[in-house]
Amino acid sequence: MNAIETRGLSKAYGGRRVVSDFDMTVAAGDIYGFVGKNGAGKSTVMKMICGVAAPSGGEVVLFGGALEGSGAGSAPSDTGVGGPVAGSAAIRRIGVLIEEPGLLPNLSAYRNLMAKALAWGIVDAPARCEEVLRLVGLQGVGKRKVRGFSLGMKQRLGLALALLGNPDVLLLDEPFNGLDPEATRAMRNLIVRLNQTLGITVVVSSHVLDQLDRMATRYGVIADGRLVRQMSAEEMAAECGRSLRVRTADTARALALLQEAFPTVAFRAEPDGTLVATGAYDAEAVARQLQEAGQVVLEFSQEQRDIEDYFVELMEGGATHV
Ligand SMILES: Nc1ncnc2c1ncn2[C@@H]1O[C@H](COP(=O)(O)OP(=O)(O)OP(=O)(O)O)[C@@H](O)[C@H]1O
Repeated sequence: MNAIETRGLSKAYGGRRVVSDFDMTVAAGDIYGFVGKNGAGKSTVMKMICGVAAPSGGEVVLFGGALEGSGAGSAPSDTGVGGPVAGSAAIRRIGVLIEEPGLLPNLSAYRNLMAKALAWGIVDAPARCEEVLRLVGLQGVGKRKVRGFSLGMKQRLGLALALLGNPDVLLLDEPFNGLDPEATRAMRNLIVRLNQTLGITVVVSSHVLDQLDRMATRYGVIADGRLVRQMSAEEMAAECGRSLRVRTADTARALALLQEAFPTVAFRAEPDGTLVATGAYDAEAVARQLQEAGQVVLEFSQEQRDIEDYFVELMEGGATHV
């Protein structure tokens, strides 16, 4: 089942469109890396998904049920966990860390959590607060006032707040912002653990692409409010993960030979006669094939394409091929 679908979602502020025809699909269990330049519209999309901002058009479908007030789609009734869930029932299944988590600096971490838990009417609030502190690794500092917390600790407390309602989905907007490498790694490990042990679906926007690369199972790329590309981690790896460069004495012959031997692999010839293979190729098999055909190999190397270059190209290219 899809945890989140947006259908033709759009948003305008004062007549200016900032999100247009946005069709995003997040499957249950995904860690969805949401990538885009500053001002591309990531936060706005996330705010519409969690109901903080009202769409100007289109709809948000959570767990198969349309979100109330998010377009013309009919709202099926709440059939419980696993079934379609509409409106406010679906919203309650989403935990959000967007912008500042609104922490009260003079209260302890535990008191901050309790204030929210009581306001939201969470059952057995003290136990739940202890549990989420444990989940984010702050159990030892629950009694300390938040004003003495590092940024990394504050972000983890923000995540604990998002987890209070026991959500199925977490929306995390730039959770690594301002964190040093160690805190970044701790936050990344925490997100992966929440996904793998509790099965929480995560949408995470970030400029820190190498962090996304280590955890995302799926990607969405947004440019100027439009979804320019959505792909699985495997597709991304195939496109930018690595490429094979081969130069032989007879480019045309080698190209024909390899295209025939490996019909599923994309080979192209560069102007200098180098053949480049991308996607799911087997370098050893390619080398063997050339050798068996008696081709004189002048160069044979593999390259790793930089993930940042790849995403920058997508964000700037703007070609829509979802
Ligand atoms: N409340 C608002 N009123 C008017 N314009 C807004 C409002 N919120 C966002 N915008 C505009 O909408 C566009 C998208 O903003 P948004 O914050 O969604 O981008 P973003 O991709 O999250 O950027 P960043 O990475 O900088 O957080 C921007 O041009 C922004 O100025």
